Amino acid sequence: MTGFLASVATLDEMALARTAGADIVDLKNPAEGALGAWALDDLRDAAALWRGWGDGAPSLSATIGDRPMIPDAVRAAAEAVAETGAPLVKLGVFRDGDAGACFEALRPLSRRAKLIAVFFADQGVDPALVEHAARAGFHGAMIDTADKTAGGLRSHIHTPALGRFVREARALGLLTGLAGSLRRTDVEELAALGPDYLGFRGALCDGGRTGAFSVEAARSLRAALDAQRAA
Ligand SMILES: O=C[C@H](O)COP(=O)(O)O
Repeated sequence: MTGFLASVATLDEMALARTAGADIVDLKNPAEGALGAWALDDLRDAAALWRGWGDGAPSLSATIGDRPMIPDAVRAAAEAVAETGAPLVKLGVFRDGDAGACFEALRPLSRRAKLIAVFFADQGVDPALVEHAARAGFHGAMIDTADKTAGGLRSHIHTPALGRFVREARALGLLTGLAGSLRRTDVEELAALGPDYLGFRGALCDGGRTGAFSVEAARSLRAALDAQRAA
């Protein structure tokens, strides 16, 4: 059963995503890149709101920002986000720098926070790095796109290769996700690959990913995912 990750830019959008039935509410500032980060004070407010939702609430993830792969900087940013109370912390595996060294630097944090390595379809996904993330204690791995102007997930990686990623990451014990300018029309084929969740931002907004969150669009994606579950 494939879940629904909805990226949100404000506390109001967070509540709308919950209303629309998101399984993971993903705190992200789309105006600052693929994994643009919320300010730490705002993350604390969001984590407090989320705790108040209680049992049965969607899960909560937060991004650390688009950062070069410098181990100390990535570790410090991930620790700061984890300390705000967001249970899932997403960090990008960018092509620059040493991703493996970053994973090692994050090993201690992976014991107290659920870290998600976000690989980028338009920068290449190295299976050895997926395996390294699992060995370093990461909770999950997903594929997204870094450059939101250069095509969606499926223009960079064919469906069979996405299926291979899902199977191999799951075999390593990782939670798996797919994203990257996905639309409602992508849901059937991608959900059939069995990822734990599909992630959306642009498709949830009026006027592109930095536009206003549309609860109707989010409900429509929720319905599309539910239809897959029922099939
Ligand atoms: O984590 C998922 C992303 O926020 C997806 O954003 P996008 O649909 O605009 O590519």
